[in-house]
Amino acid sequence: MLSVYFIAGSQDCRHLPGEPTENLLTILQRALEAGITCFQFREKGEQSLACDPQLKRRLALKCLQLCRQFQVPFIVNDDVELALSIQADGIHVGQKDTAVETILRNARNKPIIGLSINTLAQALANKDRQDIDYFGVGPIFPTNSKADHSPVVGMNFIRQIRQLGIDKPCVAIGGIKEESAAILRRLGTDGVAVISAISHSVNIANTVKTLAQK
Ligand SMILES: Cc1ncc(COP(=O)(O)OP(=O)(O)O)c(N)n1
Ligand SMILES: Cc1nc(C(=O)O)sc1CCOP(=O)(O)O
Ligand SMILES: [Mg+2]
Repeated sequence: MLSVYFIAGSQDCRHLPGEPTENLLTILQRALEAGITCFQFREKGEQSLACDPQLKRRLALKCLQLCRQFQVPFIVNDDVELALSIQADGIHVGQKDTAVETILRNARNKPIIGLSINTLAQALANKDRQDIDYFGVGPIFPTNSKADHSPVVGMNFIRQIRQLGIDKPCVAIGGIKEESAAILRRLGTDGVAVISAISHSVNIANTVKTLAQK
């Protein structure tokens, strides 16, 4: 599921002409056809629909429907209420977001849960938690897709996590382009999570194929 993990919201599609929500759906459709293995709906920031919960929900449902057609897991970023109300497959939370315990208390069925990791201490503290399905590890490189990102950790951080014996599934994130995916896999990541590598790609089929290469 983590191999090629695409994350996006309408704010990531504003560089294209036309309606950002329509552009998101077109890009997602192409990414699904190309073989992404997971999608995270991340409608976040000033340029997003975050301030309009109804529009956000409508867009989430359209993305969910597309993911279902391709049998690709649909994960919601941050918004636990939305995720549970539309029966998303999972939720991704950061260190400062809703606690995993709270998600589990409110969920009827156990959702896939992803947790962001930016330090070795965070990885060690959460490595044995059975309720957390994977770690999102980053930012590996500087990124323009997240305004308030944590300090860059670098590629070797993935190797360090594995050298500490942490075997939790990991997806590397932050500034990852086609040329770094295979290196990160060799260092021990199970997959790569990207926004701009796909949302800004001029050839999504080729990009997804390259990101998937071992
Ligand atoms: C797969 C994956 N990894 C990390 C993140 C970042 O989550 P978070 O730190 O909560 O930041 P926001 O994405 O909420 O701005 C992620 N979304 N997905
Ligand atoms: C959403 C997000 N989280 C990060 C983290 O390090 O936790 S980096 C990031 C943005 C990733 O976008 P791009 O692939 O365009 O760099
Ligand atoms: Mg978050």
